[in-house]
Amino acid sequence: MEILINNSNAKNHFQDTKSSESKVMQDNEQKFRSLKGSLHVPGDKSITHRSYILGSVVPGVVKIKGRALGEDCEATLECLKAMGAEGSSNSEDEDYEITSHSLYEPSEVLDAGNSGTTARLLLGLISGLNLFACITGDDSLKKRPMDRVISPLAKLGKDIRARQNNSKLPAAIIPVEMQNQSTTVKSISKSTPTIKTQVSSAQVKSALLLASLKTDGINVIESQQTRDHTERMLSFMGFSVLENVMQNEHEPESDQNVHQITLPGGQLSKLKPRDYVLDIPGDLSSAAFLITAALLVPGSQVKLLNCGLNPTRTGFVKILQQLGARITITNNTTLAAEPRGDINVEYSPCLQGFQLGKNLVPDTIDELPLLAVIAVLSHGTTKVSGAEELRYKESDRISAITQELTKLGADITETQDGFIVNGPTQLTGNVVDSHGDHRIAMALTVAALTAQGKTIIKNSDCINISYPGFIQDLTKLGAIIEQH
Ligand SMILES: O=C(O)C1=C[C@@H](OP(=O)(O)O)[C@@H](O)[C@H](O)C1
Ligand SMILES: C=C(OP(=O)(O)O)C(=O)O
Repeated sequence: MEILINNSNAKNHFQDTKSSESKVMQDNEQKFRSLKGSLHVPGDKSITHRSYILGSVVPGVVKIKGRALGEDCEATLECLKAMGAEGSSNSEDEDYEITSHSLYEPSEVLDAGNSGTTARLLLGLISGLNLFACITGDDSLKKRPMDRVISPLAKLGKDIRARQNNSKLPAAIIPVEMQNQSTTVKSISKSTPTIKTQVSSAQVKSALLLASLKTDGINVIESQQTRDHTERMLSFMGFSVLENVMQNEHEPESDQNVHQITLPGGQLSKLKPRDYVLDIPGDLSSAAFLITAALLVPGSQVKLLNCGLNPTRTGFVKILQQLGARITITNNTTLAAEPRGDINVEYSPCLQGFQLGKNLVPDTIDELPLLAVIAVLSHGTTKVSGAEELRYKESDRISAITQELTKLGADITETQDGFIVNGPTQLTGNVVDSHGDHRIAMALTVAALTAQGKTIIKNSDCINISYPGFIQDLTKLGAIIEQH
């Protein structure tokens, strides 16, 4: 599919004037179509994955309300169904009820599709259940690193064999009774094991927690806190999960603390059957595309209802608020252990460039391509560093966003661990490509809404991975977008 956005009549965002600033917004002269209105974005993808996974193992009935319907979460559900999970949806499809909870060895290879979260969390869960299974994925997922979960799981005694020296899918999970005594898997002692993660990744942390649900529990230590949806859902479902912030013993001088999560062992078998209602908030990472569009397209005013505001996910909003973006939050509340609220956004001209380093990367990881778009239209220099993780996503996102924004006229340079942008630049329409990556396709669509002339975004079916209604939602807010 191709997306076409035509702003042929729109005037330059940044007219040269003789004022001291030399480039000043001329709001009333623009003919870009402003975005107006309010809507619900789709349910949170990370929380939906976890609701299917934990819903498939805890006793009782798990009612999931407002789930994400994108292809990534469907991949998780299909894998779990292949292992015996049973459920049904309501007529709108957004609610789902899981009723069966004894997973068994799947008779087919499990296909995680394009979804890193599916593959990594299921490697953890299935090895913890001590079942044999093989997991594969699409061409993009088969290139992404799996050793980040396979190696720490091996320290817990889990035997997973994978292509390219145990680093790439397909992978096979070998239950204990099939393990050859000569393998390098450690036999671990009966006390609660402690694992320090080598990459700041919620997927790695979650794989370890899921692998430990039935066994002796675990202490996971991360040097930077990552999104904590698994911990919150476990607590909500009645597990005891302890969190502790500690000084980094290897760097006592550093003011960066480490984060420890303790899941005491043997809890799953003690849970009493119960009815759970998991009310899933809107996905802030999906909302971020609409937030960015409203900030950058002159005259826009948009309200996004019931968005997730988990503090481990709100880095994007906080940074923009600090830069003076007109974003306010109303109707704050917490349901099913996840904070949420309405996000009100107004067109915000004259944003300033910014510096973003490693400490802010976990909180903003999926929004960094969008921050590149914002930086292009902001005044001054922006530098994003410490973000090499972006190279291991559905595409190499540092390289993809740099290449494609350059085609639209941006002054953006790729660095080894991020990018440098000099702004502001009035973008000009061109033919760009998503690199098969949903977040790049959507970030380019938002950039195209601000570009003079005609932009075509090729290869954009991938939007269905996380936000199938994205173009429809932009259209509801007033954008004119063609799809071919
Ligand atoms: O745990 C999750 O649901 C996710 C964690 C992040 O990945 P990493 O764990 O690789 O940082 C994020 O980029 C991904 O979109 C979803
Ligand atoms: C990186 C992402 O997801 P995953 O790792 O689950 O493929 C994403 O949605 O941006």
